[in-house]
Amino acid sequence: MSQERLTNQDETVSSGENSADPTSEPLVDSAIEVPGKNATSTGRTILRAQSFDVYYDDVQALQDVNIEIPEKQVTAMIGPSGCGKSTFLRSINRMNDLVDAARIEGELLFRGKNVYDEDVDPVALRRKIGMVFQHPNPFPKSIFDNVAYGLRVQDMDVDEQQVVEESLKKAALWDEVKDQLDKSALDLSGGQQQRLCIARAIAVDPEVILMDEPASALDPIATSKIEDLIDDLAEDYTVVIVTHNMQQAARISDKTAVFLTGGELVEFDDTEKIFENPEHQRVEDYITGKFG
Ligand SMILES: Nc1ncnc2c1ncn2[C@@H]1O[C@H](COP(=O)(O)OP(=O)(O)OP(=O)(O)O)[C@@H](O)[C@H]1O
Repeated sequence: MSQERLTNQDETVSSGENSADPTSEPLVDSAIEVPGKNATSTGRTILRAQSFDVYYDDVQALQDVNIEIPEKQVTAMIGPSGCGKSTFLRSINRMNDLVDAARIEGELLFRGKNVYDEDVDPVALRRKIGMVFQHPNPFPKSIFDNVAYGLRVQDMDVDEQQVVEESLKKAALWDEVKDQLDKSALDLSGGQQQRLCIARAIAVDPEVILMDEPASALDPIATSKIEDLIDDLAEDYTVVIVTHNMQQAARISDKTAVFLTGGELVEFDDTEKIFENPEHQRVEDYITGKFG
């Protein structure tokens, strides 16, 4: 088993000595070869779903999902409305715990550890697997306090100034806000607010960033900045993104998962393969706009 421990005792997510350097963490998942576009790709699996089902009361939203998501790559989830993309994304860091009706079966492994094991603390898990939502949701606080928020809540022993600056730089926002860190985050544009939310997610040192249609509420220029940013983020993080925009998935992702009606993961492969030569007729029909 992995030495990773997501315990509810101390809200830490690793056994300690190797937490600072994810590449040194032992993996139980077998390596997979990923010839994706990112030079930083490690070829390792970081997230794995095995026979994973989600129900909302009696309605099955995901059925028998099996997938291996590669580390430090961008994986896109596409499919028609209601096919379970967001449900799968929210299952990865247990956001669905907040939905009373939700129930899961099967396993969802993060570095070989089932995130649904009893000893996993969801708060600690969400520090390692952060999330960015469709609509930017900064807190009504200053830019600085937004980015520092997670550090304070988690009582992280770090240099706040340094982490805030680094996070804003990684989120491609530093140059625009460095002289106004005390300004309210609510005064930023929508695109800036979304990059601020990405900086807030980065600040607590995650390994995975989940994004649920992060650009769908933004104009084309702001969308383009987010897309460029996602590409950069994959140098340091694993990104899993739900998008309704197939061109966006094709532009930014290394791997694409196609979910179809009924919560079935029909095909998962290199993005190029999915868009140019999918195995399944149903996927081709969806990609070419014949349905969905
Ligand atoms: N909180 C909930 N309670 C009950 N049913 C839900 C809940 N959230 C989602 N569902 C149902 O689960 C199924 C999958 O929904 P989900 O939002 O995951 O799909 P999606 O592919 O992300 O859709 P969209 O593209 O429209 O956002 C749908 O039938 C939806 O109605």
